[in-house]
Amino acid sequence: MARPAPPQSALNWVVVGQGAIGLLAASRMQLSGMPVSLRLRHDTALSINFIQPQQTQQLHFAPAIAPLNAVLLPVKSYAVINAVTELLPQLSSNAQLVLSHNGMGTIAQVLSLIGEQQGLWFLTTTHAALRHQHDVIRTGIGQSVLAPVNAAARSCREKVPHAMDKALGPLVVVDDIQPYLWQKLAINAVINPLTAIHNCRNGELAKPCYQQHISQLLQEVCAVSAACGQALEYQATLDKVQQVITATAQNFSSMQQDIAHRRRTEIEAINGYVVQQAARFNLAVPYNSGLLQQVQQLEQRG
Ligand SMILES: NC(=O)C1=CN([C@@H]2O[C@H](COP(=O)(O)OP(=O)(O)OC[C@H]3O[C@@H](n4cnc5c(N)ncnc54)[C@H](OP(=O)(O)O)[C@@H]3O)[C@@H](O)[C@H]2O)C=CC1
Ligand SMILES: CC(C)(CO)C(=O)C(=O)O
Repeated sequence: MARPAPPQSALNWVVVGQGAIGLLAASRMQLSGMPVSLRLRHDTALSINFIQPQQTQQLHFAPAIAPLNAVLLPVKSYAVINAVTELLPQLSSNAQLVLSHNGMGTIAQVLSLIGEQQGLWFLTTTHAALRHQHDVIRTGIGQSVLAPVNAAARSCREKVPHAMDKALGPLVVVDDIQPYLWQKLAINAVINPLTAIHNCRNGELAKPCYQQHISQLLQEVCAVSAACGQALEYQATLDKVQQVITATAQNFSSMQQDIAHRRRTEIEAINGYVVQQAARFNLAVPYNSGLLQQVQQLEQRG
């Protein structure tokens, strides 16, 4: 039987990396009066210009000092396991860890790495930010959904949501993140690879010429979600994808930008995850497989 976690002292938040979402979160936490430090690849401090529509503020972040008892990990899906493995020796025995990334497939692996008394949370967000040298630009105001993933997280129900509300709120706290992850997966499985392959803004996908392909992709994602016990309803999912295409019409998706800047993409955790789950249930997903291969070819072009 699981031992009860020892009482949690004050949480000293640490954000991993100097990416757009991490620095957006760290800036908002610092501006709300919360102490927050950064865990970068090198043990250094960082000064940035935090640029919001109405104002620009210069902010300074100190490097994190172990032991770490509260960590927000907003890194790309493919970087999560390495980052958690590096963190493990520095985490306190009852640390709280919040994952935040696009795509799926990391939660079970992280649960197998952390201790029973270390809390795991997942936060999915529609905020948008860009990082350019020392500038962090808030490019879109969104909202976030947060859920505890294990028992040690459920025993810390107040402090973590309070901090994440400051970081990436407004926040909805739910018991089960899976339905939200599947909905985001459906959105990303359509918009990200299509905009990367056609090298276009999200809004381009509203054109009639893309509608059949979008429908084929979503029918596959819905079939796989049902097999995984997380059934997405086709028409509601299509409506949601179309809403996001309209709301983010002027944006370049993260995958379009990754391909344009010759960076690794999150395709394996998005369409790759759909293909992997489909294989478990012998489901054919030729449209998702096709996009996975096309994006991997673009990545290999370097
Ligand atoms: N940007 C946005 O507007 C949005 C992003 N998202 C999602 O949020 C996640 C994060 O996005 P974003 O901020 O853009 O990503 P970035 O790649 O810009 O930021 C991640 C940062 O984490 C660093 N990092 C990775 N691993 C480690 C490690 N082990 N130790 C220290 N630093 C590390 C990276 O460093 P390095 O570059 O050296 O690898 C990078 O600075 C992604 O899954 C993205 O899809 C979701 C909604 C909106
Ligand atoms: C919702 C969307 C598609 C917004 O661009 C996104 O999450 C991304 O670009 O990764």
